Amino acid sequence: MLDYAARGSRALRRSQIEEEPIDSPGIIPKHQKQSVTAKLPLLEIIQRAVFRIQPGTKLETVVALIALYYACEGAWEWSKPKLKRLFSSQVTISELDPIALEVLAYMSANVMSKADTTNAVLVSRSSALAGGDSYMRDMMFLARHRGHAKKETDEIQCLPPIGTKVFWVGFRPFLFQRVGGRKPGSRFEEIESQQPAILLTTPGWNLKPITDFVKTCHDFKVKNSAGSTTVFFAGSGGMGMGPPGSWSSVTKAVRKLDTVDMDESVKADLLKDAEDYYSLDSKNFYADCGIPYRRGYLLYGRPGTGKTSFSSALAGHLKCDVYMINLASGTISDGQLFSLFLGLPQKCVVVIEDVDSAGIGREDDMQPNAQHQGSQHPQKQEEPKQQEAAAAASHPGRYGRRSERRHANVTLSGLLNAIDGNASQEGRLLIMTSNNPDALDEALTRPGRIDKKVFFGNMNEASARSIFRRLMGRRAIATGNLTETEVEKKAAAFARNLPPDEFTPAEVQNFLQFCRGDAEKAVAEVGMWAEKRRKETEPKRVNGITNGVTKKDVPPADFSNMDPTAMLDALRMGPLAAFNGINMSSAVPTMATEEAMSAMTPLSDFGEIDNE
Ligand SMILES: Nc1ncnc2c1ncn2[C@@H]1O[C@H](COP(=O)(O)OP(=O)(O)OP(=O)(O)O)[C@@H](O)[C@H]1O
Repeated sequence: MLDYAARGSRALRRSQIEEEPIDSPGIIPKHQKQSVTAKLPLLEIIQRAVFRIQPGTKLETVVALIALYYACEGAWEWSKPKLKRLFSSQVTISELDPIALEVLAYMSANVMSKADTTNAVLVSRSSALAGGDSYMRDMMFLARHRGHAKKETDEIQCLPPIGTKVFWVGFRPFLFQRVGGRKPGSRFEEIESQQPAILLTTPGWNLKPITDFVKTCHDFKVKNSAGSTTVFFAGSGGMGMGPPGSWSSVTKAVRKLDTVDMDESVKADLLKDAEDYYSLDSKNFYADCGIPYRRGYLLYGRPGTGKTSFSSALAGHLKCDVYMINLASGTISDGQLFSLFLGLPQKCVVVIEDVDSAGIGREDDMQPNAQHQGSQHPQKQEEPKQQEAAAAASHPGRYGRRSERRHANVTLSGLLNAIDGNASQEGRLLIMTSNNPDALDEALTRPGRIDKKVFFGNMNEASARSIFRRLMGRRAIATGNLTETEVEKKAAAFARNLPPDEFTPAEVQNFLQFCRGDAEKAVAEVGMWAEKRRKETEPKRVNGITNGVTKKDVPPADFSNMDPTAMLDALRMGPLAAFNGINMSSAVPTMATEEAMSAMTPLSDFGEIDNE
């Protein structure tokens, strides 16, 4: 290739020499003809160009200038990072950190949407959803929410690419870099690749401009996501989830509190308590009294009574994000739980779901990690399992499917340390949900950790009317099928036909969805449905505190012959255990049992506890 070029160049030179007089400008003097330029045509072209500009310039000068250029370039490359370090400030934000989402949302809306953008990641809504990429899903949500994408069909979104981007905020330049991330072409090797992160750099000697920028991003997100909540899930390493110990997120429309049917006075009390907790007065009060600024609620009741729904509606009402942790997955260790809590923002709602089913008991009798760590006493490893099986056989009410003890990686002390250890973040509102509150360790629910215990019960008449209005009435009124008065009448009829305090809101919601907006059908068929549903769940009611069983429903049994010590043991296991298969009304209590009974929490306080 070079050879051809050199030959071509020589031919050109010969023809020029023949045509032009010797002294004309731009012609190389004869003594230089066979020089190095004959071998390096590029050099010759440069030399000719220089001759035209400055006749008489020597080749050595040209070569020296080129060498100087390369030397300077090398020196610049070498000193660039040092100068950058010396004259600029930089922060690194892991993309797994919730702040990253806010920065990316700002970038996507304010920087990438500008006309001069030449490099971006384009993503369609369907690929974002299919890929389980929470960041992309969130961006799509924000775009639609802000009206950038007006229709559901407007599915393309511009996101900052992996790489660098310079942008200005006011008169200050920022360098935005996205590094790391998933290996190209791979969807499943994310964990193996470098952890994705955002680098923000700006000229100056302090971090304030960057922290101000991050705050701007936060405010931007809060302003634009009014009407939406970001739900963070503690990663379990599963598909679409982040690695254990990290948060994955999805932005959802806020669930309104009036869509959660529960006792209105209880709801109002919880709202007032949560609002008071986040007031400035209360913050100062906690600080003045030296009380750790934390608050906790225990929401208990059967599955499908609205504990989780209420928690996220409450977060939306308080205008903060919700962080969900499911310990029962068994993939989160003590250390990971601790770092999850460390990464929480100051104001947020943290929900630990089904805390009783996480297999966390008193450490002396549970030893949840013994099996994982390879205990030196094999016979002891079997003990918890045997105890569990025996307990399950004798106390079906406590150990139903939902309450099944799994082998969590988190220990009780690990959990306590995470939620209120010295290093734990202050300002969060912790909500634990449970289907089986009496299985919880006292240490977990003591005042200071849990400040309110709230029972979520089955549908009563008022909530039946409310759910009917919401799921059937609104649509019927909107389509003109029914008037408001007619809806009220039908809601009352529906509530009359639905047996009170027997079915969960989730069950009733399911029935109403099945009616597909046909209010007549819902009113007419709810009685039959209840009967059928009762039969389906009947087998689970035998001998226990199960679905829909209230104190009066428990079949009579005689325990006059029961050993008082056994009765006390049963009580120690938890108040509900003592009711298994025993009707207190037909009992003839001895002194010991009478004393024990008076110490028991009335069953009505617990309502119906699930044993699905
Ligand atoms: N009180 C309620 N008001 C309105 N909807 C409810 C209520 N309870 C349950 N639902 C509906 O039932 C479904 C399940 O509710 P949710 O997950 O909040 O129940 P949960 O008590 O948290 O159950 P689990 O113990 O299984 O987590 C949701 O679709 C929700 O809309």
